[in-house]
Amino acid sequence: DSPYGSLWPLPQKVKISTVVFKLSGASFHIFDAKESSSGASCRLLQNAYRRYDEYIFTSSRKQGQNKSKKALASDMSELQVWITSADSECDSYPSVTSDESCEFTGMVFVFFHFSHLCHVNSLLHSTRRPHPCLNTSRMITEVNYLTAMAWNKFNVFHWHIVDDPSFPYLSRTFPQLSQHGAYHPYTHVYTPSDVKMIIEFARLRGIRVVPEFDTPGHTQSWGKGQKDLLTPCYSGASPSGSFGPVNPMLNTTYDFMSMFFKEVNTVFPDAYVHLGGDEVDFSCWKSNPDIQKFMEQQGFGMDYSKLESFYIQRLLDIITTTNKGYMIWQEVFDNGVKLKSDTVVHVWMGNKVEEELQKVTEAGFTTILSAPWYLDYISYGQDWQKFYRAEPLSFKGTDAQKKLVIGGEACLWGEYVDATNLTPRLWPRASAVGERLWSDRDVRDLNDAYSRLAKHRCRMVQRGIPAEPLFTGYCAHE
Ligand SMILES: CC(=O)N[C@H]1NC[C@H](CO)[C@H](O)[C@@H]1O
Repeated sequence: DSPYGSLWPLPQKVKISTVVFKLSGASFHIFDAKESSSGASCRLLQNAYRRYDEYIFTSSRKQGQNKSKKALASDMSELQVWITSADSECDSYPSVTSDESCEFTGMVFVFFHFSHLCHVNSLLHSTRRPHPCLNTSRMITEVNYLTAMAWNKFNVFHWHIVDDPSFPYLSRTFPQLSQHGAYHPYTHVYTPSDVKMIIEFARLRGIRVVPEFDTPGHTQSWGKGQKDLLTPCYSGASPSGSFGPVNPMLNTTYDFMSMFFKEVNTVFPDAYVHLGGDEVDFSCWKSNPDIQKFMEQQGFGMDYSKLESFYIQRLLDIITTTNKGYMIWQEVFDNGVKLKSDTVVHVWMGNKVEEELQKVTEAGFTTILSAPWYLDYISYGQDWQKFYRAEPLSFKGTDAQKKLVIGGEACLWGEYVDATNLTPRLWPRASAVGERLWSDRDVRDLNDAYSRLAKHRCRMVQRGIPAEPLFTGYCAHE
């Protein structure tokens, strides 16, 4: 058993005391300390108090206890929240510079007979910035993953919202994209109000929503609703009827992208947008006679990565006019595209990861690491330990280079995932990534982690998130 009980992720500093108070739902409540810089008008905080009151007392209230019983003198009756940071972000959005550190002295333990004991501990949490990516083009799903993300201290939802199989994003400017590109034009789309709801649901939990509209590859579904956007592939001298990446030689392509990303800029408040740029297959471009002529005119010879860079470069120029920062998958950097200095390079490929981190940070770019944390790759056994053991900063580099790795991201791609298996496939495996990225680098004892994670997983199950088991055993609340 771990001395830290079910704490997950492990805070930077923990002191468990033997002093224990009893909580009773009858009298206990969470409220703002009078010195706090945020109070009753801060919806974000009041919303959190209500949520945590539910988490703490729901299980016992279901047993019909608490509210009726009168409070005893020994009960702890209040938890005061004292916000010290001047910018409480009550009505704004979390950002890459948000201060997420916190220090508190209270941990509620729910015992099986549903009384509540509160250990007076001091915990100091500060983040090493985890954030998970989810790909919804291949699946449509509800938002309880955002709830579970907050419990695991994930602070960014990277929403890979469209891809080859479907275009569920309902664009006001180009409604035909989902009309023709979604699996179904009204049961399998994210309407503007769905998107707004997801962004607000995430904001209230301190989670940023970074959308990804991946081009020029992974765009088959775009072509269903937008004529001439994709490159027609040829077999011999005539079009084959199939299409490839976005057509980089037409001005209409950039007119479209400019209008589309202007809309994206207004719909998604985050300072960053992810532009993709991964896995561009050149074969279609090579087969098209107009593209071949264009390559000659541009002096690209037979190097199609130059054509990809030409496209990405013009796309980045478009995004720069929307004053958003951008993230791109590592191939864009590997292909030598000229990037703005604040570009975030997203390292995902499984080979030579440390070499890639070394190169990207040496070039001075901030970096997000996903390569060790592709949760869509499943295997028999406790693979959470593999995710837990990965250390993002073990590559060769100066301290300045290490600081450029601003975070990591667990990815769950949707080829074999939909609403039926998203949650158990995501949790608690992603929780292992959460602790790796949140806790100190030397928090690595697998036995201690197992003991805490098994309990943390049961807490998620008890709160209604069907997180899969780590190994044999059962949850105390069952
Ligand atoms: C950046 C990236 O990961 N691109 C592709 N790579 C393989 C993934 C499945 O593991 C997905 O197919 C994804 O679209």
